[in-house]
Amino acid sequence: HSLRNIDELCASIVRSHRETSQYRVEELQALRWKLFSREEIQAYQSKSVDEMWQHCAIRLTEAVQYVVEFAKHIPGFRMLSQNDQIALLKTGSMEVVLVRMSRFFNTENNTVFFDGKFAGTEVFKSLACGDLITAVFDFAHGMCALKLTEQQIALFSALVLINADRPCLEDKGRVQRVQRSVEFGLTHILHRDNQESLMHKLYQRVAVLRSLCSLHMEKLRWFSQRYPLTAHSLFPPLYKELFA
Ligand SMILES: CCS(=O)(=O)c1ccc(CC(=O)Nc2nc(-c3ccccc3)c(C(=O)c3ccccc3CC(C)C)s2)cc1
Repeated sequence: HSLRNIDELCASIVRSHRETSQYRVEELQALRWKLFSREEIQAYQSKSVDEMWQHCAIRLTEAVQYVVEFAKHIPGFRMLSQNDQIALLKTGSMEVVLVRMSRFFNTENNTVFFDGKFAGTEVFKSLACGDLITAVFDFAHGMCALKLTEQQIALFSALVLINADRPCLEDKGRVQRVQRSVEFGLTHILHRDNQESLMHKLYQRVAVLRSLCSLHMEKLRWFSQRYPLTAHSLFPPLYKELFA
């Protein structure tokens, strides 16, 4: 890679992250202290399990759609076969959503952006999966502690997505080449920011992401068994395609 290449690669990934980020950091900074009232929290907590799951699945699917757009603009992603693109999105899109969401986590009052305001864990009580919720909040805390810049988040998100170790890839070699160029881009950005020490911390975050996403799948399996009608006919098709 000549430096020019790497700078172009980083610039296009950062641009794509910015254009597909759904909400801007400055936009949500202004909302950080917009919390749900007691009545609004009561309303969420009085939703049935399947109602709240459906509500969240719709929100999550919306966030995933922006990640699909992000992926399409990562140099090299579109050269992969359709099946490999789907395989990478199937396992990586939730991970990127979690990385993105952790930008809008308020560590001072332990709230996450949800439905236009900032919500504490109590808002998600009726999902009946407290361990998943706690794990998502803990992950977001861990990500905030790293104080990543938007550029670092953009390259890290691309690296989370382009992973040659994902199961059932047709052309692992090709994915490896794209993955290596993105790795090179992230190393370049961290070197430029004089923060090489972040690299191994980011790989530790990837391991937490893996376990978090398998917990999400486990809860979804539990939910689909208990509420087959909601899961099969009321969840967004993309959510079922990617996670079920
Ligand atoms: C991702 C792009 S973004 O611009 O950063 C953005 C864009 C849009 C938003 C608003 C938003 O949709 N927030 C959601 N919050 C949570 C949530 C929920 C429980 C704890 C913590 C956050 C959503 C979920 O549905 C979720 C997320 C992770 C794991 C599990 C679930 C619930 C399961 C049952 C589907 S959706 C936030 C941030």
